[in-house]
Amino acid sequence: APTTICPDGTRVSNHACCAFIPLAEDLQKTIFMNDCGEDAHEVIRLTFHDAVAISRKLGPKAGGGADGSMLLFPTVEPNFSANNGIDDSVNNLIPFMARHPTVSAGDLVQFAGAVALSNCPGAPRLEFLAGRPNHTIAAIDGLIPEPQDDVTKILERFDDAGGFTPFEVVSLLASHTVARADKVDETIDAAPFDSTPFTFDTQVFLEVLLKGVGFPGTDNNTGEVASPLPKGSGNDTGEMRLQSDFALARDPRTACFWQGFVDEQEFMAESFKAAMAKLAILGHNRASLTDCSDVVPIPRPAVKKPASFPATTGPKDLELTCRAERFPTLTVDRGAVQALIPHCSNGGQDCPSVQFDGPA
Ligand code: HEM
Ligand SMILES: [Ca+2]
Ligand SMILES: [Mn+2]
Repeated sequence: APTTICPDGTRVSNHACCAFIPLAEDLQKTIFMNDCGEDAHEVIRLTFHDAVAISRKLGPKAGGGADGSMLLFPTVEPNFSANNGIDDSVNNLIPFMARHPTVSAGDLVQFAGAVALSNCPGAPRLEFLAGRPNHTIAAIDGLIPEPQDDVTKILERFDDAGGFTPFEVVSLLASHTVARADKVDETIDAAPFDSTPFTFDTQVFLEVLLKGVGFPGTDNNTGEVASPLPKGSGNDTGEMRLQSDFALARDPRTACFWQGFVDEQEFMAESFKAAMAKLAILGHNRASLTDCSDVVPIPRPAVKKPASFPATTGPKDLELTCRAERFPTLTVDRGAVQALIPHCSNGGQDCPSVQFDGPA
């Protein structure tokens, strides 16, 4: 295939892709530190909250989808309640607009998400198309799914945003394998949704299917239900479960898709990649964008550890509603008590250099 050579010597398919090479370097050096840590997680969440704010029913006045409006209108959208906590990632990315002025805000958000994800072992290498214009408006409030929404409302919202199928919705929730909540329970920071929040593995699909036994932090916050691993210790807050994840894992429209990702690392990663390709260009025409996937960093390899029941849990705790498929046979981690969930991506509990709340 014909290639062009960027100023740094890298060969790319299109000259328009060259600007993303120094951008990737700057993002890694300034924000992510080549790590699948807190700041990477928050930018992955931002790709979703920027993109999904668009409506086929309401038309262009509702918002432009994956257009960087979150960065272009930083005093509007980040203040919507469903965007609580998104300001960390918005504040982290805003300086990049001035430092990389040829890159649009919409491209910046989606590219930063692809770079962030590449730091997470097991993640797919996302497609990246460049060329989203900066000409856009702030999105209206009410378009971001919330954890207290029921499955019908969530599926309708995703359909209205971009014609996502229930399978694609479940695929996108693979993101919650590298996710921790700061705002659902204001008394705890960085409460993980699975026991491996720094690894893009299938544990989240398994752990959300286990019987809930208690809450980390305070009980029954809006959008929260009991989790199977609620006990905290020191910086480990204990696992948190979103009501929306709980419901999607058990609803007849989505349960078999949810269960089908358990211990299916490659299938999960490929399905997430396909759904992200659709999410990342909401509001744009594929044909009017330039394929710059070759500037997305190659992700860290998967850890190749099969999904397993966390210590103190086991097959008896599964709450399966999908009758059409057999559940895989998995091992149970040894231990009489709940294991610590790492607070830091190096597997430890103490990482003082990492920032967990407040603006950058
Ligand atoms: C039904 C749809 C969804 C709902 C209701 C939902 C809800 C939430 C909530 C409540 C949080 C915790 C925020 C906080 O308290 O700090 C969260 C975190 C997160 N979400 Fe989602 N989410 C959904 C879909 C998605 C999608 C499609 C993506 C990405 C493709 C995504 C990526 C993330 C990430 C990476 C985090 C962790 C952020 C961090 O660790 O700071 N979510 N989500
Ligand atoms: Ca995980
Ligand atoms: Mn966070």
